[in-house]
Amino acid sequence: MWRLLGLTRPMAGVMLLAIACGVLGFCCATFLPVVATRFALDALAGSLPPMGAVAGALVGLAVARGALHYAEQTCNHYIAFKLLAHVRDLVFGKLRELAPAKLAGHDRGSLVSTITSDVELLEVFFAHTISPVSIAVVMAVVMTAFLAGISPKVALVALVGYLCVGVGMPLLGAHLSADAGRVTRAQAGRLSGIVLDSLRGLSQVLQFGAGDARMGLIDDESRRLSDAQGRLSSASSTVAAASGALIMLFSLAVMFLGGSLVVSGEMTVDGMAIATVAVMGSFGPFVALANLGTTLQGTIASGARILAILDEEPAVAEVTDGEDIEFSGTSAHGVGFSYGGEEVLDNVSLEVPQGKVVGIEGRSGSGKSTLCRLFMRFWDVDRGSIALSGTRVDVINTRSLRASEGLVEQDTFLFHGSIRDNLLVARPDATQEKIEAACRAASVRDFIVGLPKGYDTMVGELGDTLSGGERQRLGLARAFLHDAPFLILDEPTSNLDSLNEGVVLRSIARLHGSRTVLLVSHRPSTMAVADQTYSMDSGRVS
Ligand SMILES: Nc1ncnc2c1ncn2[C@@H]1O[C@H](COP(=O)(O)OP(=O)(O)OP(=O)(O)O)[C@@H](O)[C@H]1O
Repeated sequence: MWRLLGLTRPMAGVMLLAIACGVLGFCCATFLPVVATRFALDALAGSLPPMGAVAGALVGLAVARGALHYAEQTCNHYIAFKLLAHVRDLVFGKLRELAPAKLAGHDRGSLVSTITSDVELLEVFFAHTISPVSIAVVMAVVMTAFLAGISPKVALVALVGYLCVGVGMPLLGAHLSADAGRVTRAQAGRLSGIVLDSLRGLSQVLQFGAGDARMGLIDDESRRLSDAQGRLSSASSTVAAASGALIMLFSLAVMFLGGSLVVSGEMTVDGMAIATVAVMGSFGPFVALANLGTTLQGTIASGARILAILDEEPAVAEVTDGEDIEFSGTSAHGVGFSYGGEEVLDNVSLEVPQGKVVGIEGRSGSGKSTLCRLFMRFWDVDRGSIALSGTRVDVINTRSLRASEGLVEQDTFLFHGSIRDNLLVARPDATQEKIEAACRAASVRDFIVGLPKGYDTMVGELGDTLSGGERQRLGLARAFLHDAPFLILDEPTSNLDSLNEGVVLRSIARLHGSRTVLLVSHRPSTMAVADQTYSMDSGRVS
C-alpha cells in the first residue's frame, strides 16, 4: 500500500485539491439541512430573514455541493487514469526486460489478467481510497469541533459513531470477506489461464474427446470464482445494512442525549435540533469508507501482483552502454548452460566464419535450439562465452546485437493483422520490391499472390487454415527481410515438402558470401547446403 501511495507523489497537488473539494462539498451537504433548520427555528421565533436570503443560502449550498463533488471526482479520476497509464507503462517496460527467459515459465492467463484487470482495479485505490480516507479524517475533525461548540457530550457520541462507521465497518467487511478479495483476483487469473489454454489446445481437446473434462475444469474454477465473489458481495451487503443501522442508531442516540441535556438545562432546544440534524447528515464521508474492507483487499492483491512483476529481476539485462559491432563472424567457446536444473550444454565450442553456412545436426533434445537462443542472448551462458565479431554478446549493445541477428524458430508466430503487417515486423520501412524478394526467397510469394487480397489478406481471417509450412515460409521471409548479416535458422524446412525445401535451400545457398548462417536441422537434405556441419549429442558438440 505504501508503494502504491508512493506512485501518487507527483500528483500531490491534484490530490490536495481533490481533498479540499471533497471536504468543502461534504461541508455544504452537511450544513445545508443545518442552515435550513436554523431558518425554521428562526421562523418559529418570528425572526425569519427575507425569503430571498433564505432561498439564496440554501440553493447556493446545494449548487456548491454539486460543483465541488464534480470537481473532487474529476481530480480523483484524473489522478487515477494518469497513474494507471504510468503503471501500464512500467509493466510493459518490465515485460520487455523479462522476455523471453523470465516469461517462459509464467502462466499466460495470469499475466494477461495482471496486465488488464489488475491494473484497472488500482483505479479503486487511486480514485476511491486515498482522498475519501483523507476527507473522512478532516470531516471527523470539523464535525467534532462544530458539535463540541454546541455540546461536548454530543460531539463525543458523534465521534464514536464516525469511528464505528468509518473504521469499524471496513474492519467488519474485511473480517466477513476474509481473503475473498485475494482469492477472487487469483481465481480470475487462473480461470483466464485455463480458458486461454483450452482455446489454444482446442484441436487436441476435440481429437482426444477431452471436451467434458475440460468443461468440468472450467466449471470448477468458475464455481470457485463465483463462491469468492458471492462471499464478497454478501460481506458488502452486510456492511451496507450494518452502516445504515449504525447511522440511525447514533442519530437517535444524539437526539435522546440532546433531549436529556435540554431537560437538565445543559442545552437549548435549538441546539438539540441543530446537533441532531447535523449528525444525521454528516455520515456521508464515513459511509464512503464502509466498503473499503471488502474492496481494498482485492485492490491490494492486484497491487501485489503488479509489484511482483515490477520487482522481478530479468534473467538477461539489456545492454545500452556496451559496444556496437560490425558483424564479422561468430563463435562459441566452452559454453556450458542449464535452465536451472539439469545441464543442457556442456563445453560447446564452434566457429561460424563470416559468409559461411554452418550446420548443426543432432537428435531431439540435444540442445540445438538452446544454443541458437544463447547466440541471440535470450539467456546468458553459465560457463564459457559466445562472441560476435570477437566481442562477447553480453557486452554488445542489445540494439546492435538484435540488428546483427535474425532468428527463425521452429514455430512462427503470426500477429493478428495482414500478411504485409506480419512481414513488416522484421523491417517496418521495407519497400514492396524487398518484400517480394524476401517472399520469393522463402518460396511463399506464389501462395500470397494467389490469395484474393494478396499481401493484404488478414492472418486472423485465415486462422488455423494457414498450414505449418506456410507459416514457416512466412517466418523465413521475415528473416530474409530483416536483412541481418547473421541468420540463425532453427529447423527452417521441418514443415516443408521437398519442392518448397528445394526453393528455400537454393535461397540459403545464394546467401553464401553475403550472409552468415547457422543452420539447425536433422534433415540430411537440408544439411547438404552447409559448408561445415557440427554434430550435437547430449549437449556436446563434435
Ligand atoms: N525454457 C526451458 N526451460 C527448461 N528446460 C528447457 C527449456 N527449453 C528447453 N528445455 C530443455 O532443454 C533440453 C534441450 O532442448 P532444446 O530445445 O535445446 O533441444 P533441441 O536439440 O533443439 O531439440 P529438438 O530438435 O527436439 O528441437 C530439453 O531437455 C528441453 O526439455
